[in-house]
Parts: sequence; structure tokens; C-alpha cells
Amino acid sequence: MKNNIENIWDDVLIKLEQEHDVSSAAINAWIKPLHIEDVQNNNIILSLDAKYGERGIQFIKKKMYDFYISLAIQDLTGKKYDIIFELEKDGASEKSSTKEPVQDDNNLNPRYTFDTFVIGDNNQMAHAASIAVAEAPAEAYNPLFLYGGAGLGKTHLMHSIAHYIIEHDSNLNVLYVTSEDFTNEVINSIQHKKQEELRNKYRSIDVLLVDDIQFIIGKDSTQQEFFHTFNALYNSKKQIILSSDKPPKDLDVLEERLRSRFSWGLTVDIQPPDYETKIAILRKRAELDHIYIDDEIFDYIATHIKSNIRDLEGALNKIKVYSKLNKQPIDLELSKIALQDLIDNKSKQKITPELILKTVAEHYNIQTSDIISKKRSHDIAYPRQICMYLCKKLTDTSLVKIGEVIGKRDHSTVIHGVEKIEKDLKKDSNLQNIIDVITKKME
Ligand SMILES: Nc1ncnc2c1ncn2[C@@H]1O[C@H](COP(=O)(O)OP(=O)(O)OP(=O)(O)O)[C@@H](O)[C@H]1O
Repeated sequence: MKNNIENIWDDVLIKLEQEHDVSSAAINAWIKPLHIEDVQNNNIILSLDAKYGERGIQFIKKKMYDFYISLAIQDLTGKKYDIIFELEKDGASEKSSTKEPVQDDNNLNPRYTFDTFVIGDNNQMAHAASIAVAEAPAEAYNPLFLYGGAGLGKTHLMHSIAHYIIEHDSNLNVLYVTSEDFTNEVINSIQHKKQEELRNKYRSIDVLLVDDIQFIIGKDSTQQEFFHTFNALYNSKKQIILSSDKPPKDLDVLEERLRSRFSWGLTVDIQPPDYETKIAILRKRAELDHIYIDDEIFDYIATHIKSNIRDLEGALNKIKVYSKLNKQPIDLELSKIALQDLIDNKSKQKITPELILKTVAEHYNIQTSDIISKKRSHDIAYPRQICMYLCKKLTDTSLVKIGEVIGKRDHSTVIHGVEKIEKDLKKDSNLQNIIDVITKKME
């Protein structure tokens, strides 16, 4: 009896999708993990991995999947069965709980595919352009330049393009690197006198994807090497895909010849997601993780986590881990407790010129009153210029207002201060570290 049902199980899945409108995502997430345990008289016993918990079974029932499964089986066998769910014993589930690898052989995250990417108003154009490039490398847009704030999906889209191309044409040589990887390769090649080898490697690529290209700024040899790589690939009609936190025109300190090349193809941005897209992303994530989460919890996360998608996913993970550690089911109460720190911290996150002044003063062990004073000694004037730079970069405050806050200074003084720091950042990598540390202190 059990065999009979096992034999038609694939057809049951097809019927669920085609005739009962159960989405393929729901089938993958909820129906495929079910095991046919036993068939007794009119009952089919389906077991679910213990990690889904009772809530998983409640979810399946709430979605009426038992009803549709029963209908599909009746259609196929002519017999009506009742579907009974049970949880697998702990040990039984272990065989299927292998951990998902974070990277495959191509340096790509297997989870970052077009299938798992949620499309919203914020990323629609970037997604469409990525599909176009993936379907016809070097024909649609070259280079494709994706930009946007941290954690908004640039890497996810780049990996999706790479997966897609590799899957559809295994002859193409696809390479995904971060600009940090590229920089390290350049440094090693110089150190070991293997520049020729590096050039040969990069020039034999059909599709080159470089993530976070802004980090080559200020690294002269890397920029030079990348310039030649870019030209060689572009001239041989190879696809180049780049990502950055800013559009090419705003990469002020990047060599002009690179900046202009980056704009030759298509530049598209990814904006922060709106509420609906955040909810859709959270739902998708929970579905992929096989956990059942109530809509009110999604709503709580989406309204309280304002920043990026990485933070949204982090919030969901925190809830999962908290529930597991405390052996409590996931509900709104538990979620609020689990996210307490995250949400409190986030609300403190508003960076204002006053906070910048205080943090910079603390960092340099001077007084805020020194920063706004008329003192011109280097140990005061330089932190003051860092304040100007950070106010311009991290807040929406106008230059005039920044000048006012920093000791009633003229806006041209502020421009001078900002430019001085930008110039120094090009030559002094330690300054970038200092800026990063100060920024982190304000988060
Ligand atoms: N539209 C989306 N649909 C589903 N998941 C998304 C989407 N956008 C981002 N994510 C997820 O959010 C997380 C952060 O995304 P990703 O690493 O691609 O951001 P990024 O823009 O490259 O950030 P950074 O600039 O910091 O490198 C990833 O886990 C990714 O899968």
C-alpha cells in the first residue's frame, strides 16, 4: 500500500501545482520534505522533519495542503484517504539535515540565485538588467554597473548572474571576485614577479564579475592592473559586471579613465526595500529555512528594522536561535524579546553632526569645545576636518549647517575640510581605518 502511494507521489506534486494552485516554492518548502511513513486502511501517515515542530504541521493544515493532497490522490487512485501528519523522531531527521555550503567551487553562494531573489520596486531595474546580461553576456549591457547601499542585494544579483551563465553555457569561463581578492592577487603577483601569469588569467575570462569595486580606490597598482584587464576584456567583447556602493560619477577619487569606462554600459541602482518587499523577502527566507512564522512577526520585523536586507535576515535568524535555545515556539512575544537589542540599537543609530563631534572628540581625546573653537593647531584642526567629512558623508545636513555646528564656519571652509580628508584618504589607508572605527562607534 505504501509503495503504491510512493509510486504516484511525483504525480501528486504535479497535480498540486497544476490543479490546486499550490506554488512550486510551497511544494519545495513544505510538501517535498514530507515522508510517506505508512498507509493503513484509509489513512496516509506523512511525517515531517522534527525541526519544523508542531507549528510546521499547523501551518500545513492552515494552508489546507492535507486537503489538496487527499484530493490529488483520490484523482489518481480513485480512493479517498485521510491525511495524518506526525513529526519524525529526532534521529530520523538527521540524515536529511546536511548543512548548506556557503560557497561552491566557483566562489559562489549556492543560495544566491534568481529563484531566491525577491523582486520589488526597489530592485526591479537591477534585476531586469541582470537577467538580460545573464541571458546574453556581452550583448546587452557592457559593463553592467550595479550600485546601492550595504546589504541590498548586489552580491546576490551578481552570484545569480554567474550561476545562470555557468548553468546555461559551461564553456564560458566565468569569474567572480571581490575587489579585495583582486587587490590581493595583484599584490601577490608583484611580490612573486608573476604579473604575466595574472594578466593571462584575467584575460582569458569570458565573464568577469568584480564586487565592491570602490575598494580599489587609492590602490594605484590595482587600479592600473584593473584598467588594463578592463580594456582587454572589453575590446574582446567579454562581459564585465561591477558593483559598488556608489554610481561611477560619485567615485570621486577613482582615476578618471576608469570612472568613465564604468559608465560605458548600463548603471543601475538598488534602493532600500519598501514595506511590502521587506515582508516578501522575509517570507521567502522563512520558506527556504522551512520555518513557520506568523505574519504579525514579519510585520514587526519589517516595521522595526529600517536599514538593509542583511539586517532583516539577521533579525529572523536571531528569532530562530532564541526560540531554539529557549525551547519555546516562535510567537510575537518571543520575537520582541529576541530582537530587543537589535531594535534598541537601531533606534540609537541616527547619526547627527552633534554625535559626530562628540565621537570624534572622544576618539582623539580632545573636547568638543576644542573642535568648535578657533584653535588651529594640527591636533585640533585635523579632527575638525574629519568631523566636516563625516557630517557630509553620513548625514543630510547642508554644508552651511555643518559649518554652523562646527564653530560657525563658512561653508567654503567645510568644502575645503571635506576635500582635504578625501585627498588624504587616497594616500593614507590608515586614515580609512580611523574613519571606519569612528563610524562603527556611532552605530
Ligand atoms: N531582493 C532580495 N531577495 C532576497 N534576498 C535578498 C534580496 N536582496 C538581498 N537579499 C539578501 O540580503 C543579504 C545581503 O545581500 P547582499 O550580500 O547581496 O548585499 P550587498 O548589496 O552585496 O551588500 P554589501 O554592499 O554590504 O556587500 C543576502 O543574504 C541576500 O541574499
